[in-house]
Amino acid sequence: MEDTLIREGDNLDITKERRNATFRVKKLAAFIHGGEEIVRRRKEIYDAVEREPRLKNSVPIEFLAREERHEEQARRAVAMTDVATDIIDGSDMFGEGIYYQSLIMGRDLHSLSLHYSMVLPAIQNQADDEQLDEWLGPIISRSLISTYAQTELGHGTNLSKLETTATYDPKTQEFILHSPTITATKWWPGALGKSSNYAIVMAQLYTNGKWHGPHPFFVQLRDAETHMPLKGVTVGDIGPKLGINGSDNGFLRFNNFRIPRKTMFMKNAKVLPDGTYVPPKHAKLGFGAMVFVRSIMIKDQSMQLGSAITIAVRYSAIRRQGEIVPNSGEVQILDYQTQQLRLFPQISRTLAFLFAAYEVKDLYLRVTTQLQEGNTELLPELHGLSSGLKSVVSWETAQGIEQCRLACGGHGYSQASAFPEIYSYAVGGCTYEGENIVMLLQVARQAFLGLVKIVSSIRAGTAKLSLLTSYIAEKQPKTRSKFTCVENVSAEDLIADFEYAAREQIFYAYDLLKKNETLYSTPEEAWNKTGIELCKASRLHVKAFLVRNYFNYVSKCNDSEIRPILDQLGKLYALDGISGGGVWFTRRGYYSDDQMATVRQGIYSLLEKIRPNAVAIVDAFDFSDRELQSVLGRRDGNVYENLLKWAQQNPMNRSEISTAYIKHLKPMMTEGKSKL
Ligand SMILES: CCCCCCCC/C=C\CCCCCCCCCCC/C=C/C(=O)SCCNC(=O)CCNC(=O)[C@H](O)C(C)(C)COP(=O)(O)OP(=O)(O)OC[C@H]1O[C@@H](n2cnc3c(N)ncnc32)[C@H](O)[C@@H]1OP(=O)(O)O
Ligand SMILES: Cc1cc2nc3c(=O)[nH]c(=O)nc-3n(C[C@H](O)[C@H](O)[C@H](O)COP(=O)(O)OP(=O)(O)OC[C@H]3O[C@@H](n4cnc5c(N)ncnc54)[C@H](O)[C@@H]3O)c2cc1C
Repeated sequence: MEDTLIREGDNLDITKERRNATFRVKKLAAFIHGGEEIVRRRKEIYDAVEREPRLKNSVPIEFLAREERHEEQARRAVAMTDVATDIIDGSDMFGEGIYYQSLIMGRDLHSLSLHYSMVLPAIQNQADDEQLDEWLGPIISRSLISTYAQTELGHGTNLSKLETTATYDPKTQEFILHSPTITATKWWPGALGKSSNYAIVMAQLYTNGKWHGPHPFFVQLRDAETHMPLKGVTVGDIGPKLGINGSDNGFLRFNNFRIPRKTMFMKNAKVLPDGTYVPPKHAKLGFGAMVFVRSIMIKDQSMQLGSAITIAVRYSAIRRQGEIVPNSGEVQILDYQTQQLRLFPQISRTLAFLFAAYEVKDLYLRVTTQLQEGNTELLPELHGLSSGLKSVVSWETAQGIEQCRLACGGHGYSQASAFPEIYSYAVGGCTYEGENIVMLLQVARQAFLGLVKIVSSIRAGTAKLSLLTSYIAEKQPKTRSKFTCVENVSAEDLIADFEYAAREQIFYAYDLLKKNETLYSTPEEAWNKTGIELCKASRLHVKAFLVRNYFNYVSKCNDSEIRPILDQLGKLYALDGISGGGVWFTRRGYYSDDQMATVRQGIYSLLEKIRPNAVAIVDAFDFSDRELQSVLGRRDGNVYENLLKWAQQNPMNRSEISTAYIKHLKPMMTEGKSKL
C-alpha cells in the first residue's frame, strides 16, 4: 500500500476526505489484512503483476461477447498460472492465491477455476499415495485440465439421489460409468463444457450388487492430444448465465464408459480388486472439496462486498446533488443520513465477514491436519461453520452489493460502475456449494453438532458443547438487555444480546418441532413444517457467531488511532442487526420500545462519527483500480471525464452509423418520409 493515496490532479472532494481522516490508512489496512507484512506482500504482488506484460488486462471485459470473454479469461488464466510461483506462495490459497487471482481474473471464473479450487484440494486430501504420485504432477504442471462434476440436471442438493452410476466389474477390474436417464446428465460444472479433459465425477457406487452411495472418481473425458471427447462421453457448454460467462459451465453424459479401478479416490473408501467395499472412517469424507470451497468463499464474498462499498463510498464523496440547507450549495451525497445508513453497515459487514473468514480458514487448516492423522473429530464443526457462514455471508453480500448499486443512482446501473459484474458474480455464491436455505437447514439439523441435537441434550443435561455452541446451554437472562446507550454499551453486552436472540429462536424452533412431531405422522413431515423457524434459528446462530467473532478479533487491537474506528464499526454492525432483527430482540420484553428507540439513536450517532472517515476506511481495504475496474470507484475520484472516455471506447461508437440504423431504422424512416 502506498504512503498516501493523495496525488495531484485528484478530485478535490475526495482529496479533502482523505486529508480530514483521523487515522492513517496504512495502520487500519495492516490490522484488517492481518499485519504490515501482509500488506507489504500485497503491494509486492501487485507490482509484480503490473510489471508482467502477459498479465496486462488491456481488453475491457464488459464489452466482450460470450466466446470472446471465455477466450480472454482462458488467456488470462494461463498467463496467471504460468508465472504464479514467481510471484506468490502457491500453497497460501486463502491469502496470496485468492488476492493474486482477483488481480488478474476479476469477477469471473475461467478454464482453470475448478482445477485449482476443487480438484487440487480433493487430490491432496482424498487420493491414496499411489494416486497422489500419479495425479498431482499433471495437475500442478497443467498437462491436464480438470473440473468437479457432481450436480446433475435432476439433482444438485440431494446427493443421495444422483443418478450417474459407477458399477464395478471385477472381471476387468473396471468401473462402468453410465448416465441412465436425461436427468442423470451432469449439469453446471465449471470449465467442463470446452476446457477440461478430466473431471472428478461423483457417481453412485455399486460393487458385487450392493449400493454404497455417491463416490468420487477421477475420469478422463477428452483425448490428451486431439481434445476430442472419448467414445462413450458426451460433453458441451450449458449456455449463457447471469454471470461468470468466462467460464464454460458444462453438461456431461456417459454411455457405459469403462474406467480403471484405481480411478476411484481410495484414501478413504476403497474397492478391492475382487469388488470388496471398504468404507471410509467418516461417511462424508468424499465431500471434502465442497467444504474447502465453502471455507474459502467466505473471504471471496467479503472482498466482493468490500469492493462494492469502496466504489459506492468514493462515488458518494465526489457526487454532489441537492442542498441540505437552502442556498448553501449542493452537498456530497455522502452527507445524506439516508445514504449513510445504506452504505456504512456494508463497511461493517465486510469486516465482520473477513474476520470470520480468518476463523474458518484456521479451522479448515486444523481439520486438514487432523484428517491426515485419521482423526475426524472436528469435521462436523467445520461442516457447520462453513455451511452456516456460506449461507449468511453470501446472502448479505448480495443484498449489500445491491444497496451499493442503488445508492449510486443511474450511474450504478451502468457496467461502468462494475456493480453488475460484482453482483452477478457474487450472487452465484448463494447457490453453488449448497443452496443457502439447504445449508441453513444443515446447520439446524447436523451442524455445530446439530442445533436440534444440542437442545435435546442440554435439556437432558448431557450436552457436549464446542466453543461455538457453548452459549446455547446458558440460561436465558430474566432481566432486560443491558443496553442503555451507544456510548456505554460494551462488546460483551452486544454479544449477549445476539446470543439471547439466537437462544430464544433455537428453543422456540425446537419446541415447535417437538409439537409438530405430535401433529404429523412422520418426523420428516414435522421437520418440513418447522423449516422456516429452523432456518431463522440457524441464521441467528451464525449472526451471533459473526458478532462475537468481530469483537474477539478487534480485541487484539491496542492502537488508539484505529481502535475507535473498529469499535464504531462493530457497534454499527451489531446495532443495525438488532434494529433490523426486531422481534427476536424484543421477545419476552428483553428489549423495550424505549431501548429500541435508543438503539436507533445510537445508529444515527455512529453514522455521524463514521462519516468523516468513510473514504479513508474503504481506502484501508486496499483495493487497487485494477481490482475495482470501476469508473465510479476510481481512487482519484475523477469520475465524470472517465465515464465519458469509457462510453467512447464502447465498440458501438467505433463508427458513427450503426448497422441497426442501416438495416432497420433507415428503411423505416425512408418509408415514413414517402408516406408524408
Ligand atoms: C500455483 C497456483 C496458482 C493458482 C492461482 C489461483 C489460486 C486460486 C485460489 C483461490 C480461489 C478461490 C476462489 C474463491 C471461490 C470461488 C470458487 C467458486 C467455484 C464454485 C464452483 C461450484 C461448485 C459446486 O457447486 S460443486 C457442487 C456443490 N454441491 C453441493 O454443495 C450439494 C449440496 N448438498 C450437500 O452438501 C449434501 O448432500 C447435504 C449436506 C445437503 C445433505 O447431505 P446428505 O448426504 O443427505 O446427508 P444428511 O443425511 O443430511 O447428513 C448426514 C450426516 O453427514 C453430515 N454431513 C453432510 N455433509 C457433510 C460434509 N460436507 N462434511 C461433513 N459432514 C457432512 C451431516 O452433518 C450429517 O451428520 P450427522 O452427524 O449424521 O447428523
Ligand atoms: C454459478 C454456479 C456454479 C456451479 N458450479 C458447479 C460445479 O462446478 N460443479 C458442480 O457439480 N455443480 C456446480 N453448480 C451446481 C450447484 O452446486 C447446485 O446448483 C446447487 O448445489 C443447488 O442445487 P440445485 O440446483 O439442485 O437446487 P435445488 O436443490 O433444486 O434447489 C431449488 C430450491 O429447492 C429448495 N430445496 C431443495 N432441497 C431442499 C430441502 N431438502 N429442504 C428445503 N428446501 C429444499 C432450495 O432451497 C431451493 O429454493 C454450480 C451452480 C452455479 C449456480
